[in-house]
Amino acid sequence: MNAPQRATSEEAAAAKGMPNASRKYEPYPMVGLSDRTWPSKRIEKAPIWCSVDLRDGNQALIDPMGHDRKARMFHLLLDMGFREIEVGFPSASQTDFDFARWCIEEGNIPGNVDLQVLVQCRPELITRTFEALEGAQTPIVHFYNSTSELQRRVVFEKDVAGIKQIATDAAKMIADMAAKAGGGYRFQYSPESFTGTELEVALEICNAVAEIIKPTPQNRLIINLPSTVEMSTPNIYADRIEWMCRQLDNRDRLIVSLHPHNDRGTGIAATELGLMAGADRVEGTLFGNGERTGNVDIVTLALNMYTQGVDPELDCSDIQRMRDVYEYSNQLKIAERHPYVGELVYTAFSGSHQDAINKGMKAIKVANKQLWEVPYLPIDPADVGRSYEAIIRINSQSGKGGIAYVLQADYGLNLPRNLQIEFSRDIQSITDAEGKEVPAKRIHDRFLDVYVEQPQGRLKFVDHQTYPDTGRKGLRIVEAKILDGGVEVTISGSGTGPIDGFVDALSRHIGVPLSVFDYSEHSIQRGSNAAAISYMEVEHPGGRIFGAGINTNIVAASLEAVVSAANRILQ
Ligand SMILES: CC(=O)SCCNC(=O)CCNC(=O)[C@H](O)C(C)(C)COP(=O)(O)OP(=O)(O)OC[C@H]1O[C@@H](n2cnc3c(N)ncnc32)[C@H](O)[C@@H]1OP(=O)(O)O
Ligand SMILES: CC(C)C(=O)C(=O)O
Ligand SMILES: [Mg+2]
Repeated sequence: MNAPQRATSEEAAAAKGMPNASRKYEPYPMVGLSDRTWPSKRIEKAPIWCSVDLRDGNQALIDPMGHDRKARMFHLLLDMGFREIEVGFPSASQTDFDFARWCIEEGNIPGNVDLQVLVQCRPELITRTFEALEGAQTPIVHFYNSTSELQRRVVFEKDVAGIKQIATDAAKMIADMAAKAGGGYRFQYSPESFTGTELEVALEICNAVAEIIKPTPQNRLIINLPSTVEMSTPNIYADRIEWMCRQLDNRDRLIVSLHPHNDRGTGIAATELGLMAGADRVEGTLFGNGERTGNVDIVTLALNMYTQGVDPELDCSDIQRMRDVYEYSNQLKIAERHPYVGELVYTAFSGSHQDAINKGMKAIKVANKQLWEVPYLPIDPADVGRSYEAIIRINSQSGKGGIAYVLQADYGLNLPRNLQIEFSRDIQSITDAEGKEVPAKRIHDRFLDVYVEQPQGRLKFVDHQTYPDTGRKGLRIVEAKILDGGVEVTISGSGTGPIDGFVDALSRHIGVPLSVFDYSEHSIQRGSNAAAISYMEVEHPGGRIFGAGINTNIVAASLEAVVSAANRILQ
């Protein structure tokens, strides 16, 4: 009775988990390139950028873009400085056809911008594509067919010669149609699924296409080597690019282009290494929209270059607009942690990060140099139009430095160090109790509540006057009006100055000996209504405690600060 039951549970256990990896998947082949040069290179100039948002990005959307969404993206791409923009696949849909016509007829395309369109190596589609391009200035006809071993076998059921024939037939047709149209065309060929294609096969087909197109150094053929599906570590992609760059015929008549996707999450790395390996051009999309996990993110690539001191030749200074257009046109959301643009990427919650950022920012101000060096911030948020305001946000992971930064940056309050320590305990008890972020305004309100306004405070400063203490040389009498529980009382004391005399008067009134341990003040507003804030660290038999006062009169601000400390002692 028991045996069959045990077998069943063993089967169930065996069915759990992922299938055996080595039986299900094969490692990607290495490239025999022992003298590779790319590892010791660096990216020193921007590549030719081509945006494929309106084509590869668009073909991956739940609801492809209509005219308005395409036009808004197109204008952004022009404003950012793209010189090559793939506007669609005009033979695939009327929307794409009409959009290409609109770009040509009404798009006000600057003279240095070339439109690019994609087409499969199929005669009827090529004919339609040329119709879509009539009247365009130096458009790029981008034709492709898959050359991968797997697709040759299971999709096209053709050998290498057959697949090469698809490409060369299309190349002939395109070259003829362009010549008949009077020239002025540029050409791009993609051995689609290059990453699934044996290098020798990709090379043979690309060379055969180039032989037909007959590129010149003035009108170079773009050979686009896509990682249609990202299948390997980025170093292998780079090896393949270096291998192709070395082997392709007439390299000086070619522009070698990368078109990475991001299936393994290493599209950026693959592109960067591919550029080091000799590529001249990159196709990608803003923030990486595109098939499956997306195309490579051009904005991240550009800003990676920028933060290495290389001009990316793309204007990313208004990243919020770029984000808005991305979200409108693609109807997708940007993740909070997305490089350079995510909601949280210029934010630090943890105390030690906040402290270091705060100190880094101060050091930059003091040094008065342009060079950016702030810990934890690889880019100055202002360079992409983001503000410092969001750099530091407060939750239970934050420390005194963050709270001090927020009060300083947003409200101009420079809390002395001991007050930072004292007040951060108060805020920490709130963040711990609520388990949530505390916004800057609430921190400021809490500061005013605890130290300045003190709605529950027993005492309130009203007014004061001083006159010489005739009995004791060098001392002054201070006579002050205060409210105690709402009742006005006059208190008096004597000291070396108004603060000293007031502390004496108040000590007598509340019956607790007080003395000033430390004191600082600064102005918090400019102009005629300038106010000052005074921070008073007061010693009493139980320890030390802070008070603060804000007043247009600096002496009054200090006396208010003493009252504030006294109220906190009485509490
Ligand atoms: C990797 C990429 O991103 S490539 C770009 C892909 N883009 C898109 O798919 C979006 C736009 N495409 C479309 O709207 C359509 O697929 C079209 C208009 C191009 C073609 O539509 P259809 O003729 O209905 O074919 P379908 O979509 O089923 O595509 C498969 C056919 O194309 C053929 N094909 C696929 N790629 C190529 C190519 N590069 N060259 C020639 N033929 C090709 C296939 O062999 C298959 O042919 P079959 O029907 O004879 O078996
Ligand atoms: C059309 C080609 C270049 C493509 O989008 C890809 O291979 O990913
Ligand atoms: Mg693609």
